[in-house]
Amino acid sequence: MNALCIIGGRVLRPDCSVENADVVIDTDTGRIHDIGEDIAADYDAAETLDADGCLVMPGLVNAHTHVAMTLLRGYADDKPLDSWLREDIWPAEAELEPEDVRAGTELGLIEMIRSGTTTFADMYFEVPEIAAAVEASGMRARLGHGIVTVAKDDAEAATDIEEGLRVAREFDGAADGRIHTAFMPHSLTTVDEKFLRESVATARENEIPLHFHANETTDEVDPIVEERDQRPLAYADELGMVSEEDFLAHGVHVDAAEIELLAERGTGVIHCPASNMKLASGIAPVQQMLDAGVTVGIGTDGAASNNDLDMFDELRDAAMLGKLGADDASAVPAEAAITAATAGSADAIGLPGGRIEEGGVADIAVVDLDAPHLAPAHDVVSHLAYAVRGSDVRHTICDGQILMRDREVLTLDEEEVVETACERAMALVERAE
Ligand SMILES: N[C@@H](CCSC[C@H]1O[C@@H](n2cnc3c(=O)[nH]cnc32)[C@H](O)[C@@H]1O)C(=O)O
Ligand SMILES: [Zn+2]
Repeated sequence: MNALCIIGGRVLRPDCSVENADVVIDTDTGRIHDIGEDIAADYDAAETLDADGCLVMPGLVNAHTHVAMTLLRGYADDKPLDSWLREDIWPAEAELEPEDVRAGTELGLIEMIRSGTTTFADMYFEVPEIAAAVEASGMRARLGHGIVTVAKDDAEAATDIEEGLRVAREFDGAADGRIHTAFMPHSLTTVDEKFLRESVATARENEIPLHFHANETTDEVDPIVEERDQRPLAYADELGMVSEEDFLAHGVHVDAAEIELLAERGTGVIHCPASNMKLASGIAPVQQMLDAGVTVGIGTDGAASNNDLDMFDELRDAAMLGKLGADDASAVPAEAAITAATAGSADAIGLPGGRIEEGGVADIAVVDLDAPHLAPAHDVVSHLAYAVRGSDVRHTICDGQILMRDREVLTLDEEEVVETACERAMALVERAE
C-alpha cells in the first residue's frame, strides 16, 4: 500500500465529535485506510501532511452551483431573480464561448479547492470543458447541461435536450469515476411541460438523476399554483421528478405537504442561503425540512448571486438564516449546518464523501485553527460553523490525491488561471454590451 498520512491533527467524526488522531490514506484506492491516535509511525508513508494545530474534516460538498459564473461575479447585482436573469445574465451567457466556460470553471475550482471544497454539483453549458477542468483539478463532481426551453422553438429545444443527453452519457464515470452526471432541466417554469416529460423519460431510461431549480421565488411559484391549481412539487411529482436519486435547488417556498413529499421520496433539497438572501428570494424552512427527515444539502449557487464559492460562508449563512426564518436561535445548530454541507450534500447529489470514516473516500479538508479569529478554542465545532473562513484551509485532498498543500494549489496553475479568466471575462461583457 502507498500511504499518505495526515499527522497530528484533530479529526471531526460523522457525529461531530472530535478526537486526536492521524489519518492514513491508501493512495492506490483513494480511500481512508485507518484513523487513530499516533498510528502514522506504523506506516511507511510515501507522503505526509502536517496537521498540527489543525482540524481534519470531510471535504465540503457544494451541492448546487454554476461554477463558470465566476466570470460574471460582480457584473450585475442588487436585482430580483427574474430581471437579473433576463436583463443581465442570459444576454451575457449568450456570448459565452467554450474557452470562456473552461476559464471560468478553472477559476471557480481554484476558489473551491482553496476553501476546502472537494466535491460539487454543477449545472451549466459546455459540459465537456467543465469535465476537462474537473479532471485536471482532481476534484469530484456531478455535472449536467442546463436545459431551458421557454422562448425557444421546438427544434432548438430538442437540440438542448439532445446535448443534455449526449454529455450525460459521455461523462458519467469519467476522470477515473470522479465525474458523474445528471439530467438538468433548469426549472419547472423555464422548461415547458412537454419537455419536462421528455426530460423525465430520458433520465429514467438512462438511469441518471434529475436536478432542477424549484420553489425558489414566489414569482415562480404563484403562476404554477394559479395555472394548475397545484403546488409546484405536486406538479413535479406528477411528472415523476421527485424520486430518491433526484435533487432540487432552493426549496424556499415549500409548504408542509411538499416537505412531507420530499421526505417520503428521499429527494434531496439543496439550500442556497446566500443566493436566496441576495436575490431576496425568501427564507427556506431548513429546520422544518430536517425535522421531517428531508436530506438537506448546501450549495453556493453561481458566483454571480453570492458572490463567492466559499462553503464555510455558506454553512454559516445556513445556520444564521435558519434561525432567523424559524424565529428560534436554537434552529439549524452548528452540527446541523456542518452535516448538511458535508454528508447531507454528498447524499443529496448521490456521490461518496462527506464523512471521515475508515473505508470511505479520502476527500478531506485540513483547517488551520491557529489564528486570532479562532481563539480561544472553546468549541471547534462552533468555530467551524461560525468563525472559520475558507482561507483557513491549509491542505485539501480528494480521492487520496493532494490538491492543495500548505495553501498552494498543486493541480492547476493559479496565476495563469486567474489571468486568463479575467481577460476572458472582460472580453465577454464587452461583447454582451
Ligand atoms: N442551456 C441553457 C443554460 C442553462 S445553464 C443554468 C442557468 O441557470 C442560471 N442561474 C444561475 N443562478 C440561478 C438561480 O438562482 N436561479 C435560476 N437560475 C439560475 C444560470 O445563469 C444559467 O443560465 C440555456 O440555453 O439557457
Ligand atoms: Zn442555480
